[in-house]
Amino acid sequence: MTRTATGYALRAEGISRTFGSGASEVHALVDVSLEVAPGELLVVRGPSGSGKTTLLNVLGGLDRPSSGRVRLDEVRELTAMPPGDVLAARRDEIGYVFQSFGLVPVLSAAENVEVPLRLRRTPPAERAERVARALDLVGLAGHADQRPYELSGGQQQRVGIARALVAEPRVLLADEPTGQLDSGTAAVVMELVRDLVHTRGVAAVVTTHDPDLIARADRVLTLRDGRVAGSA
Ligand SMILES: Nc1ncnc2c1ncn2[C@@H]1O[C@H](COP(=O)(O)OP(=O)(O)OP(=O)(O)O)[C@@H](O)[C@H]1O
Repeated sequence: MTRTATGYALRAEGISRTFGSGASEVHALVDVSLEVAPGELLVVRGPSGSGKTTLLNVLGGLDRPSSGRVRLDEVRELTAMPPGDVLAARRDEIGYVFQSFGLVPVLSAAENVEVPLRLRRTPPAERAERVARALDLVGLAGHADQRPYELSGGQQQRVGIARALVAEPRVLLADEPTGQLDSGTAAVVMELVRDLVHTRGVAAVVTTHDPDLIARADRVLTLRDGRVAGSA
């Protein structure tokens, strides 16, 4: 993975997101700025309702901010792109890991991992090779044909991580990826995320309440009531 000339893989500049209006107005994010570099694991922590999910949605182009910008590099501003280009950027440059794994129950582990490659119309032979490599990377080479219900929670999340990384995105976004795992399994999954981020040069933004996960971050950003309350 090459470093961009600008040094960041994703940058948020003064992001605010307001839901509703009048008496029911909610300021979910207020003037949030951050930057994440290739090969860096940024953990966003904060109490429930502090804006973590809203921030990830905005960073990943699933939601548009009320004001502020998200940049992929000096030239490309995600928040200024037409919807078709946002979709393409999400497909080609951003991998997602979900708290509840988000696997398709009727598909095997390999078929789940293959989904982003099908969306990108990767040729079948290359798909098979990349899927095998991604499963190997997360330690599930022997589980390719198993369905999600035949796997433990930790294994399911490792499938989720393989799926997020199989298309070699520049950016990995994960919303409470260990939220449904016991603490031992969470630590294993987190260590895997950290290793992959560092070895593959992916820029990762991960939200969590989990102290174990926070301890493994390169940098921590704390949100409180939608504002950056601190970074370390
Ligand atoms: N679509 C929406 N419409 C109205 N309010 C919303 C919407 N999405 C989020 N909010 C509000 O924005 C605030 C931030 O929510 P968000 O889900 O981003 O917090 P969070 O830190 O991810 O919380 P949790 O840790 O519980 O997932 C909350 O007050 C929430 O109720």
